[in-house]
Amino acid sequence: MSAKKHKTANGHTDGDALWELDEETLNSGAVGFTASQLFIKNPACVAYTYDDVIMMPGHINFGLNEVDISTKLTKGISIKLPFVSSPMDTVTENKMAISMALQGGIGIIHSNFSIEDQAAEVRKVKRYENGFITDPICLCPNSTVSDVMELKAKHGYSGIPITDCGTMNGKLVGIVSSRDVSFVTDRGIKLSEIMTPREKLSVAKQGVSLHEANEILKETKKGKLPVVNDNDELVALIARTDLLKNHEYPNASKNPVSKQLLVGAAIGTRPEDRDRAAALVEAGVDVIVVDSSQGDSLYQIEIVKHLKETHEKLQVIAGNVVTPSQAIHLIQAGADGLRVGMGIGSICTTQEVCAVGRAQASAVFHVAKFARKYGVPILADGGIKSTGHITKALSLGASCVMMGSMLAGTDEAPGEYFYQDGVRLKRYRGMGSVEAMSKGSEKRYVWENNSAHSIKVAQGVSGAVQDKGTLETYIPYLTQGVRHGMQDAGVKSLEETREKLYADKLRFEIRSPAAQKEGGVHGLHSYQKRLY
Ligand SMILES: NC(=O)C1=CN([C@@H]2O[C@H](COP(=O)(O)OP(=O)(O)OC[C@H]3O[C@@H](n4cnc5c(N)ncnc54)[C@H](O)[C@@H]3O)[C@@H](O)[C@H]2O)C=CC1
Ligand SMILES: O=c1[nH]c(=O)c2[nH+]cn([C@@H]3O[C@H](COP(=O)(O)O)[C@@H](O)[C@H]3O)c2[nH]1
Ligand SMILES: [K+]
Repeated sequence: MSAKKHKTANGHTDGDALWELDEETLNSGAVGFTASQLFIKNPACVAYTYDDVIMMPGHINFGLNEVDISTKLTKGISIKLPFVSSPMDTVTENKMAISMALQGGIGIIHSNFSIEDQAAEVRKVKRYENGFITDPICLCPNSTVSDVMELKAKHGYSGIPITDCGTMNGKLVGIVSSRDVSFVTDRGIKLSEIMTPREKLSVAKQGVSLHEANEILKETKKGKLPVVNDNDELVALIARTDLLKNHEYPNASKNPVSKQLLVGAAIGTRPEDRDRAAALVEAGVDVIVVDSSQGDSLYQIEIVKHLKETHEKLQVIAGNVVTPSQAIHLIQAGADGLRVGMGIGSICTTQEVCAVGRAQASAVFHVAKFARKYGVPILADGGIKSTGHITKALSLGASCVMMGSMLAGTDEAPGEYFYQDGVRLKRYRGMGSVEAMSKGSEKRYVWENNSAHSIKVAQGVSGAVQDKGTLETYIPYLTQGVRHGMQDAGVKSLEETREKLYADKLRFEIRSPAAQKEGGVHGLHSYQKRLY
């Protein structure tokens, strides 16, 4: 049945067509411009970043909860949330990586570690099981009450497993609880004299489910339940307090076969990084990020090829790149994903020091459009300051965003909080800052030993970011913020976003400097900005 159509007096076509925008309106700029108009037909040769660009609203015919932001990190890895934490030594170690993966994103462990230590971080993520403490602090029978008091003061723990060698994986010989030590006046007394010995302990066997463990704890009314293997060696500990606050993580990023959390790790492009990669693969890493500011180098092409030839199941993210001319070499070498961004991070001084880089919205749009032809997802790395920036990156073709400063102030980031002028802060530094280089990345910036060339040229700074609390609330805030943005733009999923982007159905505009000011908070004497 065809709709009845005839021309009305004012020139409109009656029927369905009346309710569609005519070509003239569409092409006039009245509904904004296509991404190609902004970035490709670009007579002024200007590059743009997130704040320059604003999205036009779309039509909402779905609820917020229907917005699906699941995505691809690489050709072979899908995750529920498009959030990745940066491989930086003030951002991603095992705690951050565990929390990111539990919530549906992924963390990339930095490489400012010895090979062994970086592999150990990967193992900690892989061994993690929700509700199980897989690296409990232990003591040995010869340790003293004073050792327990020290641990309690430092970590707040009271129930400490005692193993024959004083570490996890040793034979379980007892447990010391706060009640065992609280009335002991002689702090030199050995724990073997006061601990509850193995014969009197209720334990669970390796493989126990959380539900079963919970039942045992209820029955025994104890605070801690050791988990042992067939040789009676301690393999985990379950704490009643953890069970009480136990969360479900339906979005967790897991390896579909092993059911372990997904984790990535960074390596460099030096010859020794091949050994590092081998150790990381041995530890179970799912994806390796080849970490360099300018990824289009022979060094990187060779290591990407090597990784893809040597480790069959490994996914490799190469970069960083900001142009298709760089991207093509890495895609050809076998990259499963590309990291985009040069000199645009909050702590980056690369554009200032090296005069090379690109504004991030332009970089993301161009590389994503090109890489899509090869089915290679891209990761918009750096320069993200708000949920709006995330939505813009995803709307310009990125599959995920990588964040440093956004996550460095959370509880899960490495380092302790400190106060400055009454504000609670955490340290955050560039991996090319003098401070980070002197910890480990130094050899990247020193050309020759003992020569006049051996001068370090920093490409990053060291600073601090404000306390953000725990990722347990911050990631849901980011998720919901992005969902709102996508709903306002009238898109229901990230794949639909990209389809509309390339079909010229997503519309944008460039904001003048005054418009950018207008888009922020203005004209107030004072205000408080609470995020959620
Ligand atoms: N995304 C960005 O804009 C930037 C990021 N960073 C971060 O700082 C850290 C260091 O980055 P980069 O300075 O790019 O490190 P890099 O290790 O890639 O490069 C440092 C220097 O070592 C050289 N080099 C690398 N592999 C080599 C090999 N096999 N043989 C001889 N020379 C070799 C490079 O050409 C370069 O001159 C990384 O974590 C990176 O993510 C640093 C600057 C900018
Ligand atoms: O020019 C740079 N010098 C550095 O020292 C440096 N360290 C990290 N990075 C890059 O910045 C990203 C994080 O940026 P954001 O804090 O803006 O999220 C990271 O993900 C990196 O891509 C650096 N860039
Ligand atoms: K910068």
